[in-house]
Amino acid sequence: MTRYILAIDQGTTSSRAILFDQNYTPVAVGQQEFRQHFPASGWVEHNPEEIWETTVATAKEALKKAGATINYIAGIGITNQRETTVIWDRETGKPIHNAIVWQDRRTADFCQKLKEDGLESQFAKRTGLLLDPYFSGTKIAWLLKYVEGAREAAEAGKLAFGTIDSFLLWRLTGGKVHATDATNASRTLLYDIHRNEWSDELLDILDIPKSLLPEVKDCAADYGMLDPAILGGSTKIAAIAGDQQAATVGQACFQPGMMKSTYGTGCFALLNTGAVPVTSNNKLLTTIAYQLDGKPTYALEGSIFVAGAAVQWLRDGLGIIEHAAQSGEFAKMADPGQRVIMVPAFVGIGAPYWDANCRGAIYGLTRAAGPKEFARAALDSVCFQTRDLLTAMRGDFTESYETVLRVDGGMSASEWTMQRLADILGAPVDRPVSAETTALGAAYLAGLQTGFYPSVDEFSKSWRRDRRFSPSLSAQDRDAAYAEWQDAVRRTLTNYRSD
Ligand SMILES: Nc1ncnc2c1ncn2[C@@H]1O[C@H](COP(=O)(O)OP(=O)(O)O)[C@@H](O)[C@H]1O
Ligand SMILES: O=P(O)(O)OC[C@H](O)CO
Repeated sequence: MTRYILAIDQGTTSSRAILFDQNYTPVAVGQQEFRQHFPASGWVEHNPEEIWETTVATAKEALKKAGATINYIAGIGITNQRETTVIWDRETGKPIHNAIVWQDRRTADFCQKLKEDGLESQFAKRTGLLLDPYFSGTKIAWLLKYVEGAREAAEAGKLAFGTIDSFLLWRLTGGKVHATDATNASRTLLYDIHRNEWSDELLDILDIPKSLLPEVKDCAADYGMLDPAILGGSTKIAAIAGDQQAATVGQACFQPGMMKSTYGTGCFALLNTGAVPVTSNNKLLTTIAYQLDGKPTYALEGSIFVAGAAVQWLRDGLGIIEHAAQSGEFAKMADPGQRVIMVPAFVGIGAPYWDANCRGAIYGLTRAAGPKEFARAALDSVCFQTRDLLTAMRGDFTESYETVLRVDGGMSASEWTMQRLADILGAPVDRPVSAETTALGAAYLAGLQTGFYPSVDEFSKSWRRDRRFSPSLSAQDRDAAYAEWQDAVRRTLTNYRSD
């Protein structure tokens, strides 16, 4: 019988399910978007029931498209939007509130207060993260404070917390397994990435009962069996990884110095730094890239909140393009004499600046600036932000390595943007043949666990380049363009400086 791995890729804007065959080829895809809720300025929520329903529906869709049943599935790998926080009732399985999404800024003041209390270094030392509303910890504290009865129920051990992977796992196993993997745990602001355990000290500071937390496992591990009531049969749930970490695996970045950057709604660049965590002096995150056989491999991560979202804004907010791909066509035709710079800090600005209250700005407007120059400025901003990250990475990780960026995500389809990226970085940009790197990473981990796929080394050899974009801009032009961006960011941060 043909056998597959089922990868569940639960993202920020859609749920996807993909069946991979023995050759790592995606043979069937199910995909459904779900609603984004914006109940107040800077707040972003998802309905966990919709996340669940779209996950199940897309798994059924993918099976149907492949003409398969669950009996064809050797194992399931889960990958997910990270940090997004759900708390549910252990008895009923019902969430006590909508999921608070990673982009949500409602805990900005709380984070500021913790910083003023001098606690940031304590969090950074243990978790490798910074005090920013992006991470789960302060979102959990918010739910316990503001959802009626939540604190008492949590103290009584009646509630469970999870990032989306844990919530899905709980549902997929019929409420039997409450677990997560080390990569998702490393995004909560509660997990000690050096000792590989939840930090009692940080739980105390945020006043979060430990009984809420899931068990932390390797990325490839025994996560229990699928409840037969869901897809009409059972199989092993064999892997979990946060989506950016799964993409790191899918891009086969297994050696220190290897780096990938995923361009979806936001952009997340991860540099493998090996078995020893590297502390950033440049406001990057130290995070777990993957954990196999109890051994974590660490990464430096740069997180940019707005990448493809800037293109969405051109399309849905300004209405100056009809579809995402048009942004590249416009950028190509933009007047080189116009120097429009966009700082797309729509939801604050992430690495390496980290200002939750900053908002976006556009500079250099003349009467001749129009849709084409706006499109170029939006795409340019993604390239400049990536250069910010790589500059910070070079400062933090000084071991010698060749800077080659492996790219993926929806925006990596844009030839103009990828060429511009290579030009602005002054380094090659490699786009793989496989466009499904995140799901592939989750599938590979599940296949590794179940024996469906071979070793890491064999998998690495299967990575294939679709195209290399080589830098073609002179160093002088590259640096001049980047200096304009740096100046624009400086002005924007000054305008909105919150402290
Ligand atoms: N050809 C393109 N040029 C520029 N941006 C693109 C292109 N195709 C898709 N995008 C952008 O990529 C994003 C979708 O990528 P995807 O990886 O599916 O994101 P996510 O997983 O965050 O939902 C959208 O924000 C879209 O605007
Ligand atoms: O769902 P994506 O692809 O936008 O990724 C979101 C990240 O995991 C947030 O940290």
